Amino acid sequence: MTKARLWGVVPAAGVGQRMGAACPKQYLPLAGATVIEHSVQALLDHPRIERVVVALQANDERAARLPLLSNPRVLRAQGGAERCDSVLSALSALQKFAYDEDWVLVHDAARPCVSAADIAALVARTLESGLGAVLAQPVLDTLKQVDVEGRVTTTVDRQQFWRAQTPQMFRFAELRSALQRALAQGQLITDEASAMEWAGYPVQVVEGSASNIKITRPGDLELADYYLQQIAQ
Ligand SMILES: Nc1ccn([C@@H]2O[C@H](COP(=O)(O)OP(=O)(O)OP(=O)(O)O)[C@@H](O)[C@H]2O)c(=O)n1
Ligand SMILES: C[C@](O)(CO)[C@H](O)COP(=O)(O)O
Repeated sequence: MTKARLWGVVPAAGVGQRMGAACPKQYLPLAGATVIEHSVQALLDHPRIERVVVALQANDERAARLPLLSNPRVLRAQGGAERCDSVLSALSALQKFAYDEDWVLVHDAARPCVSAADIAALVARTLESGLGAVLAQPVLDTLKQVDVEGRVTTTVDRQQFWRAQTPQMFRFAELRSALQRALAQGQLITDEASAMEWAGYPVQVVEGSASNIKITRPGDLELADYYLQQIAQ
């Protein structure tokens, strides 16, 4: 039997509304590059990832100006209205290369600080177990459930809660089918794991680093700059 191969997908077609910047946040400058270049490069640096498909907005002129996105190992796909639509579009572009049993790592363009060690840990655990996995962080604060009026209804057991990060790694055909079916059924899909859970697959967490933040709001960029300096040392 041939060895399953690894592929990358980077959804990068968001508008960055919460960031409120003059351009989508993935094109903001960060530590000598742009946010998206750090995120794509992190996948390209993994020795087993063959190619990375980046889902972009239609006619994205900023992407056209980034040499990294013209790297022969980078493919482009047109993104969709929601993150999950962008991921599905990238998976469709992969179809002529990937076998059903291959693995795909989906990584937000907006998470530029993921470390090589975290990606290696995710890949190792997934390949060892044969089960899909996501990087995640255990919740460290006391967790409150709050009603619509802002009143605490209860304190929940934080040990049961983890914050999902990316990359998230699943088998190519299983992920594509789970996303297609979940969307057709009108499910709310905010990450790949939610489609896989809905489809009945086991999903495991691999503890990632707190530095793997998602650039979401103003202020996150300074923090990302700090983390990238720490990682580089
Ligand atoms: N239609 C979409 C929406 C989001 N994304 C990507 O999914 C990742 C995580 O999404 P998020 O942080 O929510 O990004 P935005 O949708 O751009 O942010 P906002 O919700 O503030 O507009 C980002 O890399 C973003 O570019 C995408 O590819 N296609
Ligand atoms: C995929 C994700 O990064 C996991 O935390 C997240 O779901 C991205 O999107 P969101 O729109 O900020 O929920």
